[in-house]
Amino acid sequence: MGGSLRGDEPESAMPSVDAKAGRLNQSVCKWCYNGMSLDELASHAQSMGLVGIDLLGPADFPTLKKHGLVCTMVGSHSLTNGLCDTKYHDEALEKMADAIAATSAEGWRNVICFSGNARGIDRKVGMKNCVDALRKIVPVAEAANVTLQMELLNSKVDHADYMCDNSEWGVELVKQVASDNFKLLYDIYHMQIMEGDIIRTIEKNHPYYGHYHTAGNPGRHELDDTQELFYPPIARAIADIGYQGYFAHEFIPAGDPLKGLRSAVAQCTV
Ligand SMILES: O=C(O)C(=O)CO
Repeated sequence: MGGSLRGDEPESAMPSVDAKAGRLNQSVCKWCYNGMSLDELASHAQSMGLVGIDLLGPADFPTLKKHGLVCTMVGSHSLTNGLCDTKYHDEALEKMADAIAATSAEGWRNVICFSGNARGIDRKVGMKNCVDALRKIVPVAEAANVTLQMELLNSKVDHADYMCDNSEWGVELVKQVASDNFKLLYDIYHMQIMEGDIIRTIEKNHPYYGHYHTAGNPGRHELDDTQELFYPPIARAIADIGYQGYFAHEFIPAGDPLKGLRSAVAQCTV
């Protein structure tokens, strides 16, 4: 690990980083860099050794390819209007099918999906509704060699009423769907808020987790020493498992965005 934990040195003092020197395929989420064009972020990502950028759509693919990057997680349907509520199935399934087709056409791997908000729906009923929807779309994903990944999000701070807010519920859903093409996106920040015990949980549940997101907690900012998560051993535990998927940074920079990203990449180059 060559990175500063504070990420607040002058640019000239920052060590150069090359994520490709480590075992994790690192990526970054575009929405955290709204002040920067995709072209600019892609250029920096490429120079830091990242393999791609998360949460984009087909209109962004040419820019990624220009920089030799992939879309490590393709967007699909609404986060709040999701699969736990049958009212949103038609719309979500159509968007997921479109995203699977676009992802597969590039030979890429991942499409995101969400449980959505409960709106009074019981967790058991919500699980059955998710299973019913996923059983319709998973064969499409299997044929396309794409994995659907349902994100685990916190319902305490950022996404009140979101149903897939803990590993136990999410893992049970993956077991019921029973396809290698449906997994969970384990967001380390969100799950630190909901359940903590990050490394042990990853070691226990890793076959069910197909993608990871990072951020500091509390605050969802840089992976620095103002927050409580220590990322080098978390990254090492994921790499030690032999994880071959993507590991995407998803923190909202409070300071210089590129310094924060460079520091995060360095800490997770393990
Ligand atoms: O919207 C969020 O909070 C997310 O983590 C999306 O990946």
